Amino acid sequence: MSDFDVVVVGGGFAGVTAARDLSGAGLSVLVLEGRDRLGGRTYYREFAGRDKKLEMGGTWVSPGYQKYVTSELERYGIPTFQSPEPEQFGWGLDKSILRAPFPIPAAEWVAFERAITTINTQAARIRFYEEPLGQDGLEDLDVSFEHFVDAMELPPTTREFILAWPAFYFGAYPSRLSALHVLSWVAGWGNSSMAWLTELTDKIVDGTKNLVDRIIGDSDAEVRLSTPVDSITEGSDGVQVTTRLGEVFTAQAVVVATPINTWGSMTFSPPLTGSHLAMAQEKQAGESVKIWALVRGVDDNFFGVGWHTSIKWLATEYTTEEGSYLVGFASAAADLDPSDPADITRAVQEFLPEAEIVAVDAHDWNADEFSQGTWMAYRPGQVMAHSRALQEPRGRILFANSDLASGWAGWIDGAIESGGRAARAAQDLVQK
Ligand SMILES: Cc1cc2nc3c(=O)[nH]c(=O)nc-3n(C[C@H](O)[C@H](O)[C@H](O)COP(=O)(O)OP(=O)(O)OC[C@H]3O[C@@H](n4cnc5c(N)ncnc54)[C@H](O)[C@@H]3O)c2cc1C
Repeated sequence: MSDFDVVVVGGGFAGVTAARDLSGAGLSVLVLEGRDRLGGRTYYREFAGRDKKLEMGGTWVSPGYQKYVTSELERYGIPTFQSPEPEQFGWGLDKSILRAPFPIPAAEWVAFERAITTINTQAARIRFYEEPLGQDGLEDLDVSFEHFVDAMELPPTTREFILAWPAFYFGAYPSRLSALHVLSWVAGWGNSSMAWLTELTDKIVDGTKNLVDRIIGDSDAEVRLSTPVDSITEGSDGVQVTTRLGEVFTAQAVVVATPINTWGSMTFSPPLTGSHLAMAQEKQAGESVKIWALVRGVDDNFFGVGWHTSIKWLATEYTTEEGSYLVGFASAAADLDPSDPADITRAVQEFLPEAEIVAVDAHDWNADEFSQGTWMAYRPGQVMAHSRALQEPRGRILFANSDLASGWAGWIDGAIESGGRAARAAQDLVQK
């Protein structure tokens, strides 16, 4: 007799979705979460020393295009609100900052159009949401995005413009990033590169925590916080989950809802094999650095994108009496130290030399043992080699997280997709 029908390891969006669905199917569920809070790579909290609540992790959703998160928001009647419209621009291309709405010089417009058309046409080959991304016939796209872009032989500003977007959207440099994964997000936005630039403006009212709380509150699952799992051992009639403090729980099935980059920190017995082992070792490439800065002297809503800059995207998110809250993303831990206010000040002032930095804040996801990186960024070759097999169960162990979603891999939407899939598989296993 097991303690629970299913143990869910990890209480991010994938874990809480799986727990809710399993509990709703009448199964007994225990969620073991390493941190002292649910939500994982989403983290809605007050900016240091202020009462302004901000998202330190996952934030934006795209209701018209992301069906899983949209359906959860509708289910719980949670509205979204918009990021502000940009009023002034800064483009860190060609080794300078251009303060103009559109950075591509007229001499490059035809090349720019060709690049956008090529990206959209290649993205249209992807059967988005229908099955894992490693689909037959897409092998030629699982090369580095930089290689894919360079094959188009673009003029310099267009090239940097195209490279800069995935650099911040994925938190990885395009040389370390699969073009197929990049193109999948274009596919998700209806094969429109330009939608990629304009359609991501919705934020969840009262934060991502609002939705996490509603999902888990809608279940009878037992939740234990501050309970990191150390090992998962599969036997012939069940699974044993041992916490770092030595507590042991037995279950008919386990949903491992932890990030791929942390799999190597748990002991699996029998050990992980195949794609699960390969990804645990190679890891995914996402190492974004997200920062917040409270600034004065930037009165109109700013929007900046750069290729040579430390921060690849910088934007005004909120305006208060004390100043504006700017959010920024860098592509690599080496480019920006989120724990160093002077480094954040330097990076913000690359775009906005006139900005007076009042205070800064960030969560260091790369140093956090429960994430060890940011959101999914498949390396070149990883999609075709692993994306299908990652979704496969291994005996009584099901894997769920945004990293291995079929559609929006790397997004809250992908986490919800994946949690639902794992719950259905775990239910089948337990009820066999
Ligand atoms: C800075 C940043 C910005 C982002 N921006 C966006 C955005 O704008 N829009 C968007 O849709 N997505 C965004 N994302 C991505 C999105 O947040 C994630 O894809 C999604 O939240 C992942 O959910 P998950 O459940 O798959 O994994 P996680 O949220 O990582 O959940 C996994 C859980 O497992 C726990 N865990 C790990 N190891 C153990 C262990 N040994 N024992 C027990 N528990 C453990 C973790 O603490 C965590 O709670 C962003 C992410 C980051 C970091």
